[in-house]
Amino acid sequence: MKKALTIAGSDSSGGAGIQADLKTMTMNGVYAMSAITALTAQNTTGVSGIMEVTPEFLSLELDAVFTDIYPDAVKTGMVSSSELIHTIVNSLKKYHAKNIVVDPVMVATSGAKLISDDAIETLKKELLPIATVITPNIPEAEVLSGIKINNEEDMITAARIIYEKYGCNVLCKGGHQINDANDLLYRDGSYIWFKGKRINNNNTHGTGCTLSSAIASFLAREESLDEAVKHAKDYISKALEAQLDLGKGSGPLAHNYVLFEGE
Ligand SMILES: Nc1ncnc2c1ncn2[C@@H]1O[C@H](COP(=O)(O)OP(=O)(O)OP(=O)(O)O)[C@@H](O)[C@H]1O
Ligand SMILES: Cc1ncc(CO)c(N)n1
Repeated sequence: MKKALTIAGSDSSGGAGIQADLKTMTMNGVYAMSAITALTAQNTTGVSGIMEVTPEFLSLELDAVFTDIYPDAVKTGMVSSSELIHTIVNSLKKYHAKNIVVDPVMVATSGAKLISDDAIETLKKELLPIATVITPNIPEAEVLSGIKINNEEDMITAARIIYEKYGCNVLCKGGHQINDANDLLYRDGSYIWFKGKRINNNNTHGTGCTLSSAIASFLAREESLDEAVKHAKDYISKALEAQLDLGKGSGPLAHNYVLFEGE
């Protein structure tokens, strides 16, 4: 069986972060492992606390994983400080990690800030250049490219700027756009659209985490980047279509939608 690792924060409500990643990887046929960067006290209405692990502890977690069950793909999610990003980059280089999917998490669906300003600089300088693909949403792509995104043309321009500046492939997600949920993949100097119908569901807690770990799962299974993105988009669409409705705010996705009968 292929193996995948998520390096991310824990979400006590189970909808985003590590918990979303483990569910997604398991549902998509890979063995899932985790290195936790922080605990969050969080539910569908917001984040009430964050407790980071120390860089030394994160380094031990990564050593433990890489020296025993070597992952075929790695996904990174919430990493809130520069020190933790340094630690991750050092370990990924030391162990020659492959198929690195970086979700540049900045703000939770509920609005909470999940990264410090200096960490955004470290992310740009150190983590993006070693990524196979990065998966910004529109606000994140605006921060990384330095341009305002108002339409699909702007998505292409922003993705190209990021690709040229940091040397990584870019999947710019359209989930925050007004129109259809179309995602743009800028890779190897050209682009391709992954078109999706906007599903009428406000329960989108963890959509970004889910998409990036699904891509990591399919890359671990030796699919090409285009195939992996296509299959990840199919997965997120089905999970949204199941219309699970939990909690008082923006609720989590139905990963086991095959079993879910709408109760
Ligand atoms: N209402 C929707 N209908 C269909 N697809 C959607 C919808 N909302 C989001 N998506 C899809 O979900 C994926 C994640 O996109 P999104 O832009 O929501 O990520 P994100 O903002 O990083 O997520 P998060 O809210 O977890 O931070 C993309 O493939 C996007 O197109
Ligand atoms: C732990 C964690 N990671 C990522 C996100 C982004 O959705 C979140 N809300 N919580």
